[in-house]
Amino acid sequence: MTTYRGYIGTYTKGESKGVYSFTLDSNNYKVSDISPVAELKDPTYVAISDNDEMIYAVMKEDGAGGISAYHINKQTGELSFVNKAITADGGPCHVTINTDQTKALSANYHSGMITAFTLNSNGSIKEISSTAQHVGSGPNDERQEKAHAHFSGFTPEENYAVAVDLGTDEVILYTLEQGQLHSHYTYHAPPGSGPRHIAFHPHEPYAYIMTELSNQVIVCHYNADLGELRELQLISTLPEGFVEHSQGSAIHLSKDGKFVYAGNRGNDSIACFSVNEHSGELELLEIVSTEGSWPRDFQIDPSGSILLASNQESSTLTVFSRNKETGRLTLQEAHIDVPYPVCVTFLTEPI
Ligand SMILES: O=C1O[C@H](COP(=O)(O)O)[C@@H](O)[C@H](O)[C@H]1O
Repeated sequence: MTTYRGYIGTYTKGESKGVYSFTLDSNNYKVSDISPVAELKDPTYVAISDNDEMIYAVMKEDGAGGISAYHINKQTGELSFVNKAITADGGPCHVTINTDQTKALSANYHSGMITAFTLNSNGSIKEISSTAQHVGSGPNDERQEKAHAHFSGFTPEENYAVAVDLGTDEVILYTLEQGQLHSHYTYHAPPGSGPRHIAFHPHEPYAYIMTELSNQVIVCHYNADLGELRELQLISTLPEGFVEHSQGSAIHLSKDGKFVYAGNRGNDSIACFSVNEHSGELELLEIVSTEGSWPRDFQIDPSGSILLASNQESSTLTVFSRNKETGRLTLQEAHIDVPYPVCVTFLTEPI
């Protein structure tokens, strides 16, 4: 039996207390031991350091917000609070750590601001080193009246910080030297598409942007030398003929780069695509229901054989087995109760 430990970020409305830990038996597709391990307000997104030592959670606090750092006890799953940094603009919606655990980035949907943090060698947050305020708007008056930064991360070689803005239809690449964010390049997505998240191919020069408003994946060529994106393909994540309301959510690739998975909130499904190894372009394989409401995010487990989805509005997790050869998903268990789950993430090593 191979057991992995994972963490769930939640909205602390209803019964939710904050961050939850769980275990996953990857041979039997079984999620167990779900328990609250950090009490804080709305830790919707969490990021684990590559050495599995630290977890960073976005959070809100007295009308403000920022990120909190915790040390992970890998055996028990317990978290010990280390410290926190309060940003100038309230609670962010996304956080990422770089691979050598020296920097963190957060994105704030409500203010449209990206914040860069420096980290100490023991994983504690040293300081806020820089901020970048997005400006602009898009043609969708309700959702794009101003900038709405939704994602912050790093390009694969980590030469650039990358931010995705739903409000301005932009993906912005920043240099981040001596802790300072400087805008380097902006990719303009189709007006009104509302880009939300981005995922890079693990070893080929391709990037996949999930749009929330047009429910599409934008396939781009990523030129790491220049730090630029070039659009190659737009492909819908919804079933043909689906006309009801739906909003794109998260996007992830399999570790081998052969498959892309994208979430649909409203259609409440995961769209599975195969990646053309020569062009990076996508072909739809299938769209599978999560049997839950509003799959805000999902994650492939470290074994690659399970995809776990977090359905925010039904307060459930869904377990799919994943065929590593075909990329296809098979429902194993739905209706695993967790209050308002937003994201799920795993420690890389089994316990
Ligand atoms: O995907 C979404 O994200 C935004 C930002 O999250 P928040 O926790 O900072 O509010 C959210 O407002 C929006 O409802 C949701 O669809």
